[in-house]
Amino acid sequence: MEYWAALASLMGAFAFLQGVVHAMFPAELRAALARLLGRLTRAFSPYCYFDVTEMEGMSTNEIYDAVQLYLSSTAAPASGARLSLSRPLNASSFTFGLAASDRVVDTFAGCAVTWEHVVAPRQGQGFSWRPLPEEKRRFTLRIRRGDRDKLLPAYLDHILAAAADIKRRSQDRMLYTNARGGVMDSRGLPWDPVPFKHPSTFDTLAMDPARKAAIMADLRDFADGSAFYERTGRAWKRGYLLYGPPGTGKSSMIAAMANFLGYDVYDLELTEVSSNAELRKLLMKTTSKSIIVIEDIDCSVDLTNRAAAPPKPKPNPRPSITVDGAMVNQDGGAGGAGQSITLSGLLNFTDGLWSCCGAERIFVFTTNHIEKLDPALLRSGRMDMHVFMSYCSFPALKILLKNYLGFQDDEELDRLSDSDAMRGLEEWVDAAEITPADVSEVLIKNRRSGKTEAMQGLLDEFRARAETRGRGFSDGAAAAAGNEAAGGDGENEEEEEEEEKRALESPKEAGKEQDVGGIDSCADGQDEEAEEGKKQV
Ligand SMILES: Nc1ncnc2c1ncn2[C@@H]1O[C@H](COP(=O)(O)OP(=O)(O)OP(=O)(O)O)[C@@H](O)[C@H]1O
Ligand SMILES: [Mg+2]
Repeated sequence: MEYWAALASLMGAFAFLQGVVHAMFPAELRAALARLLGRLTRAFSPYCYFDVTEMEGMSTNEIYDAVQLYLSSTAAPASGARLSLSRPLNASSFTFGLAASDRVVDTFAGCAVTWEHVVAPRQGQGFSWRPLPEEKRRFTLRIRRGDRDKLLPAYLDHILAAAADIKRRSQDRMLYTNARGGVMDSRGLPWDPVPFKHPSTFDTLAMDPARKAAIMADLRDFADGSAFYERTGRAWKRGYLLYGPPGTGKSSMIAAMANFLGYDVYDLELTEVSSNAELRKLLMKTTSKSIIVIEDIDCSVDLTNRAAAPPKPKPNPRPSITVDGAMVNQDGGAGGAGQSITLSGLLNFTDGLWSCCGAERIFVFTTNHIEKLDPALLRSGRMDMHVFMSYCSFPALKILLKNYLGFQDDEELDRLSDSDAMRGLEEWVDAAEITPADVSEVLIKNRRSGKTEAMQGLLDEFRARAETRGRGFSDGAAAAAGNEAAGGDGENEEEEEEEEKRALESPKEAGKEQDVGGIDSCADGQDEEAEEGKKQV
């Protein structure tokens, strides 16, 4: 009883004292005292703290979003930390975030830092045009005082770069086209964007595994080569020329490159570009980390010397490129300045000062007829890597079989290597000279009939094609023999001529030669340059 009486009188005394303090010290003074106390505590604390609030005035704070993204994938949550799940707009994958009041520990440059996610109810909404969130959210960064100079601002730069990278990878690629013929949209952009959802990857791309690995390594070196390009004073860009017969996977390769690097794709339609100046404008409006593609470059522009061989008039004039750089229209007449693109305009596009107005860009040209391209386009340093996309080889065929017939893994496929169908495919695939696109078609047609039957169907197709080619060959030989019987002489000469002709006509033969030397087949010591680049990276 006495105890309770003593406690009651103590509380009464405390309330009295509080009343005296309140009466003696006005509210402002009390707040100032509290601030001073806080400052004193902080002055003696071994840590310093930084708040990253969700809202900066009325607008959202970009750093808050970046920190959230960064922490969700990079830093290790402390044991028991709760993660929130979200899917950003346009994204195809989920990201994890730190839930309220949880902490994560991160290390940077050898220093440990702690992030805490603080969520508190908002006091009063007040007036605003835009409703504010009901909760105030912020991340608080705690670092040791001694580490401050080491961490700031490098750590924040690191977070922003990492977050941008995560965002790019989690969002779908964009494909931009210049189909509006130079007309700008309301924001002054000449490119039309659409989500790029091409499913092709290097896993699904059918080509020789060693060449594929070399291209992937080259791309990786390029993407990680920021320091290398800076050190060597080279513009951070790379050119690839993909060439080969139709249906061998050139466009699929571009999609695989974009998916591999997480880059956007700019599909440049040269026939829609009317002048060099417009070409330059298009280039200036591309972003970093992108692949700029000109497909079928031999078809979309005319690379012959117009002055030497004027073309026949065409109903729809298209831009032409002259070797000497003169402005000449497709219809043969000399155009005024700004009327057409020139070869030098295109070369400047990939190679000149303007090409360096952004970083980390890849140029890809494709063609079915490399022999039609002007040597100036192929010379050393312009297109760093020439990649020949050939007819289907046996290793490439195995990738297609895996893709289309649902083999679980390489082992399952290898177990069939002694089967008649597989041995037949290996024996006939080269002779059939079939493109991966045609193989895919046959496999799609037969995919319901079971693996062995589908392979047998493919083998029948290979044999039929090889026989047709063989018949064509023997018909040619018979015709040659007929000519000879009709009074010709020099049988060996004619046979040799036939041989040469076949070798020229068959890209496969050419491909075999390229394969021996690998994917780099550039003239003028380009191999050495590319090799050199790779070695230094
Ligand atoms: N190397 C390959 N690996 C996997 N699939 C391929 C390959 N080549 C072709 N295909 C299949 O064939 C189709 C056509 O291929 P793609 O468009 O990539 O050929 P291309 O070489 O660009 O042809 P073109 O020269 O006519 O533009 C693709 O949709 C793909 O399914
Ligand atoms: Mg294509």
